Amino acid sequence: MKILVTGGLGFIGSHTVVELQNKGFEVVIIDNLSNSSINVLDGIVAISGKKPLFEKMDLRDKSAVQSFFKKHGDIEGVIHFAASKAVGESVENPLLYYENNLGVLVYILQELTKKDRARLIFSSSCTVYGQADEMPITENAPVKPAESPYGNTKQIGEEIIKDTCKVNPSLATIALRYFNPIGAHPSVEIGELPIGVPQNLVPFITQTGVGLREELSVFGDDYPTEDGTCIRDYIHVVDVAKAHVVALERLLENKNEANYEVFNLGTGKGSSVLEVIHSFEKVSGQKLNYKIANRRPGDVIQAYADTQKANEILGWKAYSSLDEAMKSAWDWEQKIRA
Ligand SMILES: NC(=O)c1ccc[n+]([C@@H]2O[C@H](COP(=O)([O-])OP(=O)(O)OC[C@H]3O[C@@H](n4cnc5c(N)ncnc54)[C@H](O)[C@@H]3O)[C@@H](O)[C@H]2O)c1
Ligand SMILES: O=c1ccn([C@@H]2O[C@H](COP(=O)(O)OP(=O)(O)O[C@H]3O[C@H](CO)[C@H](O)[C@H](O)[C@H]3O)[C@@H](O)[C@H]2O)c(=O)[nH]1
Repeated sequence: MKILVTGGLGFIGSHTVVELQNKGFEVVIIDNLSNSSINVLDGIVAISGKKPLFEKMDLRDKSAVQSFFKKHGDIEGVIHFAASKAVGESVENPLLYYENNLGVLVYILQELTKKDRARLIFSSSCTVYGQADEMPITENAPVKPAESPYGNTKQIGEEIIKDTCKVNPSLATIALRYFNPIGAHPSVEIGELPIGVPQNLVPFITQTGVGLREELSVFGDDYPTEDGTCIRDYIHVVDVAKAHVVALERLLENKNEANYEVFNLGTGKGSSVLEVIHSFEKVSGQKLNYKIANRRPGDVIQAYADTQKANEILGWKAYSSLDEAMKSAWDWEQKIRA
């Protein structure tokens, strides 16, 4: 069964391609390498022993997208990861984000709605909840006004899919709202490859640990949490990847209850920034150089998932602990800097 994975050489996409191939799916990747490297293909082959088909293409090229679907008429499902994801950059260049994250989604949906039967998994984010009023966050929590154009693209992306599904019963979709994916494949053949200075906590920690950055700034220790630092739900990327396979199988087996469904992907456990640092220190056996800095504008105090819906309906749960995820992130960082 042939599955298209857009952004399949990126962080979450590459781990998902491995899980798909392990389950016997035939994978075609589209990626323009704007935030990834062609070498990721070798990592995928090293783990799964299979080379996915790869097309280097910019999905903003509508006619290329049309030709691709014409050529690959036998695609049974699409997992759409390709997007731009830097919150700060989205504030600087909103149109890039609206074009890449929403224009492309429209092109893909236009092709999928031409088919007799089509399935789509969409990468959404817990950012849609903003600062939720209650923890843990269920899928029924209200969507809050977005803090950034990036956040907006995830909300509008969900709306575009929902509206399209209403009038296209042949289209079945699932939006997965990721909390904070971290870590790397335990084989350390693939992992996260941030370009430039990492904006996210875990790659900043591992790059500091390896000596690439001098010091981590902890953005605020005066939040109303136990140790004063923000709380997030850090989930191992392999657990996230496996959820995509399960969600896709649900659609392929027509087990979905509606043609637009939403699931949280998290562990259900919140960890503070200091807890993440301590986990790093434990698994790496070294002290991390960090200082307390000002709060970062736009940060929510806490966000962790209620995972009951994914547990019960998808029959999926996250298995890896924070320490396991941090260990894999650290192993990966050491490998790529060696
Ligand atoms: N990583 C996170 O913390 C996180 C959290 C919530 C949601 N998401 C979403 O999950 C998805 C995947 O995230 P990721 O962390 O793997 O990001 P990533 O940047 O590592 O992967 C995205 C991939 O898409 C490719 N791409 C981007 N624009 C493209 C285009 N126009 N044409 C072809 N390829 C294109 C990039 O080259 C990259 O390989 C994104 O939609 C992101 O917004 C990520
Ligand atoms: O150098 C750093 C980087 C981060 N943090 C803190 O670490 C926590 C996690 O920050 P990340 O940037 O790793 O993750 P966020 O939860 O802020 O953001 C992630 O989740 C968001 C949804 O909430 C969006 O989806 C976004 O794209 C994605 O990166 C936050 O409290 C942040 O203030 C630091 O203290 N120092």
